[in-house]
Amino acid sequence: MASESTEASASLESRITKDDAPKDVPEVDGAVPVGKDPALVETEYEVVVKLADMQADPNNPLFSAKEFKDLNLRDELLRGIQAMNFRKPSKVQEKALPLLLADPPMNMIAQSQSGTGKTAAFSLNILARVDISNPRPQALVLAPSRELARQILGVISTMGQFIEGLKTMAAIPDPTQRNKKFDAHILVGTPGTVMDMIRRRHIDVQDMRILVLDEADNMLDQQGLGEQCNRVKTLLPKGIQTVLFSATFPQNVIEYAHRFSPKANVLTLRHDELTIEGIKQMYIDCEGASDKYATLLKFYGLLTQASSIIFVRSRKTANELRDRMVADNHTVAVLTGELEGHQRDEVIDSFRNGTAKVLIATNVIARGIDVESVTMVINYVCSFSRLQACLVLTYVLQDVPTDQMGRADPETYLHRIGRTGRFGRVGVALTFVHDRKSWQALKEIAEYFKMDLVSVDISDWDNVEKMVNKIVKSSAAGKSTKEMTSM
Ligand SMILES: Nc1ncnc2c1ncn2[C@@H]1O[C@H](COP(=O)(O)OP(=O)(O)OP(=O)(O)O)[C@@H](O)[C@H]1O
Repeated sequence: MASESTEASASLESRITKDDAPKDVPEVDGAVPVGKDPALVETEYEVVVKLADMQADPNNPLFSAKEFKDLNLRDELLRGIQAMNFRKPSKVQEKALPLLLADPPMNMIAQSQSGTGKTAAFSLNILARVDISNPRPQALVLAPSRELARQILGVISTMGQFIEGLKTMAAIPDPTQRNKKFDAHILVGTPGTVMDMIRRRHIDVQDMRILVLDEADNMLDQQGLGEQCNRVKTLLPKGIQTVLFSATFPQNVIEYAHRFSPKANVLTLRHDELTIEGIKQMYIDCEGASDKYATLLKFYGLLTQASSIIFVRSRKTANELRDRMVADNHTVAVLTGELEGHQRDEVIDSFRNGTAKVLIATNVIARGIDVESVTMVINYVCSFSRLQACLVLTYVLQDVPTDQMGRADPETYLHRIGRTGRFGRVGVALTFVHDRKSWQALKEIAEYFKMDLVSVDISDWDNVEKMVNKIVKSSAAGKSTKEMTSM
């Protein structure tokens, strides 16, 4: 990830291989053994740590934290971690936390696969540093969508639930609260609203000490968002700790990331280490429009057994697909940027609590959204009006994601499929291809990540059902073992 020309990459580099993680990643068609915490199911991969400080000693025990208690965290925070059933740090937490928590604070640019606990890593750093006796905002997290901002706020509030007097607030578009003052220690928001609130002096920034960009590559890469993030940063005190996290940092963003977060410690992964082994990636070769839609409908029964997302390219497509599925007597929810904020909140909340089982969504929630029950991602391309969708059943279905120029978009693919297979759980990503172009795009994505794609033979539907049922069972077993650990 790091550019060789950057200050950080010129610094000490050490390769750390995790050799103590269990190697027995369950086959996707096998249940997670009872009594085994899915949180321990980790694939083997290398995290490259590049330290900005040449003097830092990678042999120092604090360089890597095997236990949360090694981090000298306040007691209330350890209780919060325990209440969340986090037994030990994930690999990114193990590597990032000692560096994040070091004094004086240092910047960080960190990459880790989807669903590996990046949110908890930056949240812990914030909660460890916040001074409760000072009522002014001290930490700001920016996220690309209101859904993700609300989710992060939930993680921070839960983790900090035992810290007496802690106040957290969301700074997301809300027309009913335009004159609200943001009197909280920690703020989580979207860049436009935060910028507006700082300018209108509703957010007091003078004691702000930490700025986090989640999904940082996305935030810095998109013209509007990137400018807003930059402006927000210029409105904050100089020299604050700047932390950038994402599963992806394409080369074109990395230099900008280093300018945004200078002298950062850097955690990176190679392309071929980015996909999660627990997510079985498959594709369906469809013959034409009616075949695709019929196949999608066939999956509907399976999708409703848990929770599923169908990712589509545009709002128009989302609405068309919903209308068509509703006309065929199927219940689906839709989440796109055209909804009002409160409507978006209602839809995502009903998906989270399981009331809505099948969600059709645009890329607005392709990143970061963490819903435990998502087991399968389906990338679905339908040529009726070029319908492109991605279903999730505790699944994700999607089209083959392409950028605005029609080129394969590996980052979006990775983030979409990452809505399933969270934290060592198993999941399936199913992509529908329908023509040469979509096939070519999927092939390019597979080559980029050096991954194998498996074809699903839907002529043998019994087999498909059997496979999916096994996945659902595995996921359910994972969930119950996690619950068992809290008893
Ligand atoms: N140490 C831990 N032990 C057990 N579960 C954990 C731990 N850390 C995080 N989790 C859980 O793992 C799931 C995924 O975490 P999180 O959402 O932080 O992933 P992420 O890396 O930010 O993913 P994405 O790249 O999709 O944004 C969450 O449900 C979270 O509660």
